[in-house]
Amino acid sequence: MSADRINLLRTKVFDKSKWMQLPRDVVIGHGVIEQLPAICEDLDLGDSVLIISGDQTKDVAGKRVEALLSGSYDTTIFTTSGTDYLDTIKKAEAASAEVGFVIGVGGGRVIDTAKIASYNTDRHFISVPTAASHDGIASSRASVPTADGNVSLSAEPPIAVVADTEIIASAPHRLLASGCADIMANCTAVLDWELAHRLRGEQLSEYALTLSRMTAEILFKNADLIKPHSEESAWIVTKALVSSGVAMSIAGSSRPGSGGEHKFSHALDKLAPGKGLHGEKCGIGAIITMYLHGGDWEGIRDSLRKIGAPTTPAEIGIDDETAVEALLAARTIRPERFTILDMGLTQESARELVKMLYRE
Ligand SMILES: NC(=O)C1=CN([C@@H]2O[C@H](COP(=O)(O)OP(=O)(O)OC[C@H]3O[C@@H](n4cnc5c(N)ncnc54)[C@H](OP(=O)(O)O)[C@@H]3O)[C@@H](O)[C@H]2O)C=CC1
Ligand SMILES: O=C(CO)COP(=O)(O)O
Ligand SMILES: [Zn+2]
Repeated sequence: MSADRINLLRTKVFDKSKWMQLPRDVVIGHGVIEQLPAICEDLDLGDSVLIISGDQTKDVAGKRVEALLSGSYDTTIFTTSGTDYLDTIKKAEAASAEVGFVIGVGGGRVIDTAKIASYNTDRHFISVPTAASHDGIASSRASVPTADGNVSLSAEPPIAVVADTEIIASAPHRLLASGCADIMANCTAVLDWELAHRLRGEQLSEYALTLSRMTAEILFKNADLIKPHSEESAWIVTKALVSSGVAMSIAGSSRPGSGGEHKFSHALDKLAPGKGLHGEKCGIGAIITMYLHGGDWEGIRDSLRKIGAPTTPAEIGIDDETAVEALLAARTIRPERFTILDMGLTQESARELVKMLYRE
């Protein structure tokens, strides 16, 4: 049989394809921000760079990045001030179109802004997290609130991640604890994914699912080691965040790291804007969704407590009735993403759950 004929048969039998975009360089450790010039030179991305940073993170690291690169590149700093997130993204996009590449220096919002701006202008993007507060630092997804609810968007995966544990360990501990909660919530996200697979035939990626679950398990095992302002803690959590981001990139969606607990968190973004950090809300949500899955919800609650993350809505200034409303509204956010919260929760049962599981 000719090679052409064999190839034809192969195409007929197996016509699946997948494009996974993963970071090329991941540099984590003490003082690694100083290596940015060498990393940029090695990647050869152009002569001009847009540094996207936040109001606070500009002083924490954004200006340092500019100082490190200004000798070799035309540098511009873009600050993500203001409350209109979508408008900020649009402005960042316009600035990104003027440069060779983009660096995001900050927390989750800054990194997502840089990721979206670079994706829409076809620029490479380097992720420089100043806090280990979310698992978007290495992923190819961005999570954006809109008037119709939160959306998960395809975005530019970082070509490099440069995570300086000295900077990350100096950030307020609340941010690190929130990042831990975001990862611990993977254990319920994957249960929701399996549920959707069994009930709805949703496609599973065994690799993405296993990596996501394993990352959460490692963090549960090491919860005792997570201490405020410790570089070892920053190291453990940052590696977990990268691993969780890679799981999402393998899946090509945020499914491995986002289930009902995330939909609860996104509902709270709308119902109680400005209250609590992303990961904190996901951790609180995971207590309820794990209870509904029949799993070890007390284990999640106790691990969150150990690392200093909140375990009740009250701790982030949210009253019980709003939490009940968020549990019910969760199913209206990305309704195509089936989770345990779609399995017949009522106002009465939501009230009971909130009363029973969120006791101080
Ligand atoms: N793409 C993805 O897959 C994911 C995306 N996300 C998204 O990320 C966002 C949440 O990220 P999160 O980091 O919790 O929140 P923010 O990005 O809103 O950051 C919270 C605050 O922490 C500040 N901050 C960050 N680093 C430091 C530091 N070293 N020292 C002092 N202050 C610091 C920020 O300052 P500044 O004012 O400078 O910004 C900001 O005021 C949400 O928008 C969420 O949707 C979350 C998970 C995954
Ligand atoms: O936060 C995320 C993973 O931790 C991304 O999730 P969403 O797709 O729900 O925004
Ligand atoms: Zn998350």
